[in-house]
Amino acid sequence: MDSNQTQWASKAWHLLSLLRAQSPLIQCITNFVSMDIVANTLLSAGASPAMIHAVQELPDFTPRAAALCVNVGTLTPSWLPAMKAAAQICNTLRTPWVLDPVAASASSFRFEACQELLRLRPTVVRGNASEIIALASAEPHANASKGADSVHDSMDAVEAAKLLAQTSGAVVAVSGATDIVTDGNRVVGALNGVAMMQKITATGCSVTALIAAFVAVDKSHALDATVSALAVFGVAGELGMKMAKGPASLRMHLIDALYGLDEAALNSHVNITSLC
Ligand SMILES: Nc1ncnc2c1ncn2[C@@H]1O[C@H](COP(=O)(O)OP(=O)(O)O)[C@@H](O)[C@H]1O
Ligand SMILES: Cc1ncsc1CCOP(=O)(O)O
Ligand SMILES: [Mg+2]
Repeated sequence: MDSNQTQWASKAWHLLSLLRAQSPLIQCITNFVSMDIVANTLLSAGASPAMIHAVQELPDFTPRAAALCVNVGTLTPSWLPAMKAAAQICNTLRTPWVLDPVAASASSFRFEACQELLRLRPTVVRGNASEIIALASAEPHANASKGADSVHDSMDAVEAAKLLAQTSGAVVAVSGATDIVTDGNRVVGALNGVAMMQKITATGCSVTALIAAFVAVDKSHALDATVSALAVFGVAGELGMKMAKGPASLRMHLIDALYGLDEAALNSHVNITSLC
């Protein structure tokens, strides 16, 4: 293993250990499809999830969270004010918050909502390639995605991700066969994971929430925390796949593998490379 890989594996292990020790409270304003698997992903990694989205609760609750995850997957007009208010509280308190722009180009309403959220300066944006390409453009394109699923490879979105990072100020992550993470300058690729993860709904939502948990324990290094979270989730997918028979059992084994992940497994599986 080259020394760079050793350093990334050791960073990922350090952050996962911190997460397990600190068990940060992660507020999730997420879609109905994802609530269960997102909460279980966070719990198995060692974080403490809470799916709280009533606008009336935010002044009391959001200041207690170590990070916020906002996911527009089942967006309705009544949810958007809570997403924006929670993001604003986080900004005031310098609490990191992460945006998942599910199906960003599905409609003008959703695209505009994502743009409004982007203007509230998320710490990290994580989407699939089609979502990041859509967000980096000036307007939604009807053929830019197939709902929540990507029609592009992650490598097709490198330039869009860099542009989005530069214009939004966020670290931008594009998931796929190679997970790409950029701050607009550095570009890092995480090659962990298995293709079957795409066949489980809300694995993308889950890794976005895991990114929020990693950023919560390393606020000043959002890019490194994001790369580490993606690699850790991908390694859990690889280990889970050894026991899985299909998507349903992979869902279970991935969560078990994430819970049981140790330093030796990360040292031998983490596959991260600098792309520029
Ligand atoms: N072809 C692939 N090979 C390996 N891992 C993948 C592949 N496609 C997606 N993943 C992994 O699956 C998870 C969800 O990513 P993705 O399917 O791109 O998100 P979304 O569900 O938002 O479309 C990520 O952890 C990603 O690394
Ligand atoms: C299928 C679906 N429809 C609205 S939200 C959602 C879940 C999307 O999850 P992910 O982006 O992680 O695949
Ligand atoms: Mg998604």
